[in-house]
Amino acid sequence: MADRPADRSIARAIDALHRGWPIAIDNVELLAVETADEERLAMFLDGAAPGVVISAGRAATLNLANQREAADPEAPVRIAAAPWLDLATATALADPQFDLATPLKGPFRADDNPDPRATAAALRLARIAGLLPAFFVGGKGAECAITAAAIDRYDTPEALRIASRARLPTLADEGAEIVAFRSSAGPHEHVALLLGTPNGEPPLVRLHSECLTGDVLGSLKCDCGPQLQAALAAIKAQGWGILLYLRQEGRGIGLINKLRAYALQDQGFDTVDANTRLGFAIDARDFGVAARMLHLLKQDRIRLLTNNPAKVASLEAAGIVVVERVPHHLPPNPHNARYLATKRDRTGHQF
Ligand SMILES: Nc1nc2c(ncn2[C@@H]2O[C@H](COP(=O)(O)OP(=O)(O)OP(=O)(O)O)[C@@H](O)[C@H]2O)c(=O)[nH]1
Ligand SMILES: [Zn+2]
Repeated sequence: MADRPADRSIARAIDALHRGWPIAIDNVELLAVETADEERLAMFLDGAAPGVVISAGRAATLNLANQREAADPEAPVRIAAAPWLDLATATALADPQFDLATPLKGPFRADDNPDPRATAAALRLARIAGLLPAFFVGGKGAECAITAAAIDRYDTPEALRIASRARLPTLADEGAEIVAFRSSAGPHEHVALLLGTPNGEPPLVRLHSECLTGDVLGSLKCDCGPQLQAALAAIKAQGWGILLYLRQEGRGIGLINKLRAYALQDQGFDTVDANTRLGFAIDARDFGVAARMLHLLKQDRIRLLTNNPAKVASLEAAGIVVVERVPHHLPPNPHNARYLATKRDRTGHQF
């Protein structure tokens, strides 16, 4: 099987996961818990007892992480096969929204995980597919076979190209230009909006991660909508600059998983703990894509509008010189005050 960026195997595997079909990664057969149904699970197991793989963060939430001597504390955890580990039980293992309402039964035992690389790749693929990171293992009948290496190469920034550019009069700047990007390695159509007129100075740049709820629906739970509008105005006021609109909804876990995180926030968990309880990294974004877009726009020296030092570090690691970090803080409202405080206290944002 070819592992080139344009390889279709990962796209096929994502489609299989969405439709509830088993896949194989490096010959380890897996069925996503979220999209499995009784019939597909029975076919997959064919009489065998199921095991379930979950993330280290999810296992810690369920108090299952301490049962194993893992060399790597981030390694996926495999819950030992048991005949009573059925779809409903696995769903409770996978989905934290039921944690408070239905305390887990068990006893669960964390087995030695014989396939740490393949199962870690499976959890990454679940995030890419926007699914809960949890899989049945120990069955057969995979619909498609892929490699962990191919998952690592999925959506690599190097494959991004400029696909189209056009004049786009906007409220912030009637002379703005929009540039759209496309990649043979992934599905996302990232966009740059160029405002004002280049004047020889490094452009003021904003990396904006997609937030459907904040950008479009006027959500007050986050600061994304006001930050987006304020960034456009600030860039224009500076004379010139670029807004990168990155298709990284929910800090990279996708819209549906972000809404699951919101449901957990309704139960009292903050934005950091909600991601961990779901089994994801606190921030799953990779800003290498933004660096690639700036390279393609021939802007390797910038001023960056952000409160997040991780964005600066990530761009610099990818060869962009950030000559200045420009703070981008907006007044809180009663619905996002805790979210903003969590960013300040737990994720290193500088306000
Ligand atoms: N997983 C998750 N994502 C969220 C939540 N609230 C907002 N987001 C996402 O967070 C991203 C917005 O982050 P940004 O404003 O780009 O970046 P930042 O890391 O806060 O840094 P700044 O540049 O300082 O604003 C968007 O993709 C939102 O969808 C949440 O509670 N959970
Ligand atoms: Zn938002």
